Amino acid sequence: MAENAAISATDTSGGGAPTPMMAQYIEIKAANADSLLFYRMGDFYELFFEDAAVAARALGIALTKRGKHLGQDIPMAGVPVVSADEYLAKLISLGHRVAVCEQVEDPAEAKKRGGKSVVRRDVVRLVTPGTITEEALLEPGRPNHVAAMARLGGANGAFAIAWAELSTGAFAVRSTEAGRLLADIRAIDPAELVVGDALFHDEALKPVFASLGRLARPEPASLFDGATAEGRLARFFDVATMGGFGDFARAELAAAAGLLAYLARTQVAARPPLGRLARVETGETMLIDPATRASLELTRSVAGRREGSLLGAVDRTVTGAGSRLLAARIANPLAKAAAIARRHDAVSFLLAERRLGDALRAGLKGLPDGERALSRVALGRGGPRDLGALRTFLEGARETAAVLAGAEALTHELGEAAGQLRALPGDLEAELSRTLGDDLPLQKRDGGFVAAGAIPDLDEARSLRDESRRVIMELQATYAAETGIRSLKIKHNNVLGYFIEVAEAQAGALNGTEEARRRFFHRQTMANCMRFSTGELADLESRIAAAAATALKLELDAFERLVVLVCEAAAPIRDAAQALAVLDVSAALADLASAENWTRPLVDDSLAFRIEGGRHPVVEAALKSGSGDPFVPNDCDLSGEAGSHRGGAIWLVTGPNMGGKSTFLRQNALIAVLAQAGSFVPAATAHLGTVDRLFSRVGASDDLAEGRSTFMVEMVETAAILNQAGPRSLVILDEIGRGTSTYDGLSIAFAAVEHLHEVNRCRALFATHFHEMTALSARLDRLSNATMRVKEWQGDVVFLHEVRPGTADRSYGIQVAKLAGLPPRVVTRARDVLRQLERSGEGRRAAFVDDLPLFSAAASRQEPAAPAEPPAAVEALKSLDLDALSPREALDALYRLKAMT
Ligand SMILES: Nc1ncnc2c1ncn2[C@@H]1O[C@H](COP(=O)(O)OP(=O)(O)OP(=O)(O)O)[C@@H](O)[C@H]1O
Repeated sequence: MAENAAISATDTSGGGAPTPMMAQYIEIKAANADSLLFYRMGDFYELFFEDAAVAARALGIALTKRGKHLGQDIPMAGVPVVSADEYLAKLISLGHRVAVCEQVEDPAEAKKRGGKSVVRRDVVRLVTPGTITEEALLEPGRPNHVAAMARLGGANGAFAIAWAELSTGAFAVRSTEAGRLLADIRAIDPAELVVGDALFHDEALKPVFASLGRLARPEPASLFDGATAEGRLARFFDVATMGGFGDFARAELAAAAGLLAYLARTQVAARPPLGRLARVETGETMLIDPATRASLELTRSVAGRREGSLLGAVDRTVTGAGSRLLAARIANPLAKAAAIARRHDAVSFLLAERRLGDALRAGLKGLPDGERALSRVALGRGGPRDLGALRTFLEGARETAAVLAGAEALTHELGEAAGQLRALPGDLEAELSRTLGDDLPLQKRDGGFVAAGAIPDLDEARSLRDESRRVIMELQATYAAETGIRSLKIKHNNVLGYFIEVAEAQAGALNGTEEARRRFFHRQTMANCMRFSTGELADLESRIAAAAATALKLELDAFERLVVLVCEAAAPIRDAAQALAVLDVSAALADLASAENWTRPLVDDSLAFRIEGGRHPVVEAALKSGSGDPFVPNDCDLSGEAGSHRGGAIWLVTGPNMGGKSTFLRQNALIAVLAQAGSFVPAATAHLGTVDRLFSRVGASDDLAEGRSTFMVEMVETAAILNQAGPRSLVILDEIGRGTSTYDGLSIAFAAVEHLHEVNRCRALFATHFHEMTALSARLDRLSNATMRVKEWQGDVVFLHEVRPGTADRSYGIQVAKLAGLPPRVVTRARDVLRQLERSGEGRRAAFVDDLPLFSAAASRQEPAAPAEPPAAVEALKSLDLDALSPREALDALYRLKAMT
């Protein structure tokens, strides 16, 4: 209260020095200029000046004013501490950073320094998109990564990216190159990427940072200092050298140390709880370029949601950690056959042992998020419920280990998971169970979370407190009898503590006589009642307060003891959480495979790509829940010849609009992603040689933010594919060359297919509306034509969605346009134009289009007129022999022609 007064008591006459509190605010704000400052005042976080305006706009809260600074009103907005999480979530999702500034001393301490002293405050944490840990701010099934990028050795130096998940403790690093920076960053999908400021402003990387937008932010280059990086990491992990963790490149150490320094900055006092630094080898995972990732909608639909994405269609996990692991696997499919087979083995095993899989899922369902609770506890942000969550988590882990113990011959992955579960220290679970009660408060300061019987001293303090409360109730009865006031009550509030309350009219019994006044002393007069106390009551009160303080202190001590135990067991808890996630994912994929009739793909080092009866998992699911139409399965074979180095095959797919070309193309890419992510696939059989890079160009949209038109985007993406695809790549190209004139487009498409066949030699699917291209199959021996079957029925087209060898004879674009509801006169007119085009022959098509009268002039007719005869003037002109004419005859001819028009 006194503090609020200090703000409003600012010099209101205008100008003058700020109050001590404003001076403190201004100093802290200056040190955190790029964040909104949440300045703690009592039960509120207050924002001032520009921050207040920004927050009021973003959060829809009231903008008020408080006091003056330099003669101007100080704008202010505030959020209650109890609901701060919600507001934080909103601000973070809008891209803000928030510095949380708390009171770091007791107001009583400040008072001791003198009446005008301000309570000491400090920023205790920077809340940024990548460093949130609160359950309310995180999505259970989505990893929340913070990443850092470093380059060592100047412009042509080596790049590395480190990333961590503060909420789970995952910490990893990989090397990368300028050409694949964006692909690798998108694969990690960070919520925030920090970069040394010099690198951030490097001209050559401008497109990368432009594409990342506000995801990337500069930090002082000193965070990434290569010379001290290894030492800083070793100190953090408390080891002599980082060699024991892996063979790290120098840039990798710099990126990891930079990330650590950034985390230390955002967490201020708390030590970021990170697990061992893992190194991801280039080549371990399939490289998926950013455009492909976005267009295939692997973990997010184009609209940015999980629904409609591949992940949304296949995720049957029952825990948040399982869902995050599945998301990470789909976002980063493996590229090594042996590692992929290990995942398939686990799914096969659980598919064969359905009862085991079901038991695992039943046990995992509803288990709390152990790794996220652990991280909050380790960061000093945990409450009793986090400890309770860990207790339940450890119980679940033990029971899961018991379920697995009954199984024979577990596969490699499942066996490893079982081992990690067995390695959990049993005494921690026992200690948590023994100490914690059942009904846990959110905040430790509320007390009441330690179980009765766990700590004898606590039981004693509690019974003293409870006994005293009972005595107070007895006192109330005694006083009521003594004074004859039946409505006399003993109440409690935070200002007075315990007091006796009687109606004003009856107060005479307590203050009417000298004797009464000696016993009952007056405390407060309210509108209708009076409040009194007695020596006994004050005595009891201090006993209760002392007992309550003792009880709370004992509980807080117990809390800290448990926190220490939990932190000591952080590594095995984290491993166990990963193990449960692996079990969840494997059992979920087995469940999916069985329910949807998916099959185990054979993935090896060949150049095969042979899929029989393949389906598109998202479209199939949509059909099932929508029209109920069955999905038509289709084969695809792009296999390169075994043992030859000639490369993979290309299918050129033609067919009508809406025939299912895009679906077919995408389903084959998705089958490759699923197979290499370790899942079974929606097909009757599938044999794939590992795909090391996946490229897909399907559909395009303007990238106006980067100032590129649709056609430009299409060409940039096509260029990336033709420049980068290799013999192990899988390339999906849908309607290249659509965004420009017919001949330009056709020429580009032609040349692109030739390049894929002759230079890239990759396995590829190429869908096109240019039927002229099908002739290429005669020249390119690994190119085959495929088409989508349709049936014509009473002038309409029926799509069969069946892929068969051969070429489409026409596009059926007009029939599709009719289905789409184009006005009948437009359809009729289009048919007319098409007929003329077809009649006029391929070679003259362009000229003919140019000669056509404008649509607006012709469209006024409902039915098209019959094609006109050539005008007589033209016939006459044709018959003239110009070389045989004299100038005079030429002039006459001109007059004749003029008269004919
Ligand atoms: N194999 C299939 N079985 C059943 N329905 C399918 C199949 N393939 C596609 N469809 C249905 O047809 C619709 C159109 O498919 P798709 O977008 O792949 O056609 P397209 O040939 O690429 O069309 P366009 O050339 O206009 O882009 C899909 O949304 C889906 O509902």
